[in-house]
Amino acid sequence: MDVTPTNSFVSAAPGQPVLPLSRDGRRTRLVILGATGSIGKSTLDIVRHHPDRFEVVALAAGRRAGELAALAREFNVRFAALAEAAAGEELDAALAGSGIANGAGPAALHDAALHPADIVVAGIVGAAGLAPTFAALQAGRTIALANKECLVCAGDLFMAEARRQGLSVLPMDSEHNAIFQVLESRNLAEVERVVLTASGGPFRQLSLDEMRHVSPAQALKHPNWDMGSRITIDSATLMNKGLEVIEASHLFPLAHDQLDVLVHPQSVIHGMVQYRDGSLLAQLGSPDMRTPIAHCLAWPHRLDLPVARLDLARLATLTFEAPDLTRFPALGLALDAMRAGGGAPAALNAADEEAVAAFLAGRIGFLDIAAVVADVLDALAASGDLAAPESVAAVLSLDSTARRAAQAAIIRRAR
Ligand SMILES: NC(=O)C1=CN([C@@H]2O[C@H](COP(=O)(O)OP(=O)(O)OC[C@H]3O[C@@H](n4cnc5c(N)ncnc54)[C@H](OP(=O)(O)O)[C@@H]3O)[C@@H](O)[C@H]2O)C=CC1
Ligand SMILES: CC(=O)[C@@H](O)[C@H](O)COP(=O)(O)O
Ligand SMILES: [Mn+2]
Repeated sequence: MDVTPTNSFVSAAPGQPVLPLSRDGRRTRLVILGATGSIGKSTLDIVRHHPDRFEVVALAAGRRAGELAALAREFNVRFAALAEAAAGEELDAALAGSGIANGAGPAALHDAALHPADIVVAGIVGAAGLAPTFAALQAGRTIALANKECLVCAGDLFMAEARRQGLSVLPMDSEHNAIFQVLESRNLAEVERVVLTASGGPFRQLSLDEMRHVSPAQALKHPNWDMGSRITIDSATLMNKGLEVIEASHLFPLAHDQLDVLVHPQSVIHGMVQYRDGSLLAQLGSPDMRTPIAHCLAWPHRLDLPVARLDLARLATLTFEAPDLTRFPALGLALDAMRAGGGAPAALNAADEEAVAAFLAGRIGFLDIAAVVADVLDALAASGDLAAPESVAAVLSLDSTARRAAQAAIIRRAR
């Protein structure tokens, strides 16, 4: 009987667990990319609870110098970087007298990603996270992956590099982490399907007509999770779940029709695995990202964590619905892009990033987000631009092409 796990992040490193304390008694060294964001702050909160086990060696963010400098000082890191070159002076001034080395611009971000460490937490939002995270992987780092765009845009390249190096890609995204927890040391050949749950977002019960007029403020009110603005809007359109199915297709190499989405408004069950004998195994927990993040940081061990415990008697009812692709066309677009493969998922993501920003800026309506993405995929398919990118540079070039097409579509649809 073959009991070898076939998903690469499990099989890549048998006997090489990521220990909370290394064998020589060192603390686990962390680099956190996206330190000032929702994932970054939750990660740092875990370090606050376990300063004896983790050492933060480098932090990186986009442009918020003051916030980054405060975190760099609190955790006494060795290096702090901003992606935005123009914010470099402000960062340097904010760190004056601290002795913390710092820099700004793409090269500094790259240096942060490659700072010697045991785990790199990939918490940058969007395709901007791909280059530094991929560089860290190439440099041999274990990646704790929240940035789903790495796999959506470059999943084949990313997982091939992880396999080539025998490295772990630890899934932090709550649904994938749930499935990872349920799958651990099991054989994917025994799996019938995996299920990603979706909250359904704030507009789960609205008609298409009602959704036409929703505001950014309404869309930013996620029913269960406190997250950055892009992923929160993606949750409202269900694009987030579409991106997550694509992400799952790379983490858990199953057939596309073995990847299911189930709307579960309470966000208590995060992911499930249906085995061939009929058993359905689930991971449950409060909607608090510190649990999946801690699972990745300590894997294959567990950390003490003061997150709210589920009180199932008080909750009493968990409910489930099939997703409605008519009212939430973004999910269908993402599933189509996954099936089409090649450059379609990267173009889908780039178009969605642009459309979400335009919606938040009040330039287009909520329903225009999916419409812009559809416009871009149609245009790039017609121009023959959706061939599979063969390098990260080619992915980023396609990303730029898709963003230009999205801007044209946004202008056509602008209010
Ligand atoms: N939040 C959550 O609970 C979950 C998030 N994820 C995924 O994790 C990732 C991060 O999400 P989230 O934390 O919510 O996002 P946030 O918007 O809260 O934070 C984004 C972080 O990325 C930084 N950043 C933005 N642009 C750049 C750039 N060009 N280069 C470098 N850094 C940049 C920001 O820096 P600055 O502050 O300076 O702008 C900030 O630190 C996303 O891929 C998301 O899908 C997955 C599951 C759950
Ligand atoms: C916390 C997390 O992993 C998010 O991706 C979350 O699942 C988003 O909520 P939705 O289920 O509404 O997309
Ligand atoms: Mn998720």
